[in-house]
Amino acid sequence: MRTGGEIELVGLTKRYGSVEAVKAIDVRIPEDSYCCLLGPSGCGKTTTLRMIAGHESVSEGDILIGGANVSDLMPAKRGTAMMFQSYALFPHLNCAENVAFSLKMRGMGKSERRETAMEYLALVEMDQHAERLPSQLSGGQQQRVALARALVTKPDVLLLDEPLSALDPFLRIRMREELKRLQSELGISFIHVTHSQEEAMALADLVVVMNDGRIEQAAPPREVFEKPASVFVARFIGGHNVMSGAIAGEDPASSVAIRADRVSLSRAGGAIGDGSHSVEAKIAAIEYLGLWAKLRLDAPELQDFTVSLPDSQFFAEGFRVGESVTASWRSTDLHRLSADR
Ligand SMILES: Nc1ncnc2c1ncn2[C@@H]1O[C@H](COP(=O)(O)OP(=O)(O)OP(=O)(O)O)[C@@H](O)[C@H]1O
Repeated sequence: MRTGGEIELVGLTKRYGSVEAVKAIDVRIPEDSYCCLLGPSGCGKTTTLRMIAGHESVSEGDILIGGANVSDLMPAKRGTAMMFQSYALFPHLNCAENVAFSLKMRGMGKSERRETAMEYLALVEMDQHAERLPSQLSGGQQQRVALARALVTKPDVLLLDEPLSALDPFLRIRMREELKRLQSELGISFIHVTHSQEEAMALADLVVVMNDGRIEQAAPPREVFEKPASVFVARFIGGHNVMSGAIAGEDPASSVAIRADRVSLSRAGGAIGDGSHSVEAKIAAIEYLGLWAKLRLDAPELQDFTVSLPDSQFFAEGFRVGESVTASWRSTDLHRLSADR
C-alpha cells in the first residue's frame, strides 16, 4: 500500500481567449481521499481535471502534488493517470496487452509485463478475460480494463472524467462501489468529475461544488447537504427548499433553506405540528417514490416548495392534490444561505 500525494490548486485559472473557464480556484485535496468535482455542464470541471493531468495548460496559478509544483511538467511526470469517459482502449490489443502497454513503453521485460498486467486485471476482476479484444467485452468490462490500464502506472492520483456516465443504472451503482473499494485499497487519491449529486454524495470524502468556473463549496458530503454554503449549492444538491429571508423575519433580500423532510403538513384548520413557522398552501402535485412521497406546495410566499413524507405517513394521512394544508417547521431547522454571485 502506498500513500497518495496531497493535491493543492492555488489560484488556478484557465482562459480560452475571452472565456474564463476556471476562475482562480483554491482547494486542498488531502492525500488518500476520494474527491468529486461536481457541477452543471460547462462549470469548468473537465478543464480543471485536464489541467491537473497536464492535458491542458494553466493560464495562471499553480498545481501542487505532494508539495511539488507540477504546473509545467509533462503529463507522464506528474504521478497522475487519467481514465477517460470513452475508455480509449487500443482495439487491436487484447486486455492483457492493453494493460501492459505503458509498461512496455517504460522498458519492462515481457514476462514481468505480463505478470504485472495480470495482477492489475485481477484487481478489477478481469483476469479471466485477459486474452479478449475490447470489442468482445461489455461496456462495464471495458471500463474495468481501462481502470487497470490507468492503475498499472502506479499513480499517486487517479483522474476520472465522468467514468460512470456510459453505464446503465444497475452497473453504475456496482462500479461506484468498486471505485470506492479500489481507492481505499490502493490508498491513493481519486479525483472524479461528475454532474450527478447522488454519485458525488455516495463516493466522495470531499465534494467540490463548482458553478461558472468557481468553487461554491468544498466540504464532506454531509456538510454540503446539511450546511449548503449558497443558494446555488442548496438548489443543486437537492432536498432543500430555498425561501426569502422574510419568512424567517429577516432581510427579504437574504435567503434561507429548509430541508424537504423537515416540514410538517397538517390539514388546514387542523393542529399545527411542532413548528414555529407556518404557511397556508395548496397541494399542487404529488409524486409517490416508494420510500417517500414528494408533495409540491403552492402558496404566494413559497416557490418550488416540496415536502417529503415517509410513505407510511403519506398513506395514513391520505393527502390529495388540490387540498389546503398548513406547512410548518421549526426555526432551528432553517439554514441561512449566502447569496449567489
Ligand atoms: N477548447 C476550448 N475552447 C474554448 N472554450 C472552451 C474550451 N474547452 C472548454 N471551454 C469552455 O469552458 C467552459 C468550461 O468547460 P468544461 O468542459 O470544463 O465544463 P464541464 O463542467 O466539464 O462541462 P461538462 O459537464 O459539460 O463536460 C465552458 O464554457 C466551455 O464552453
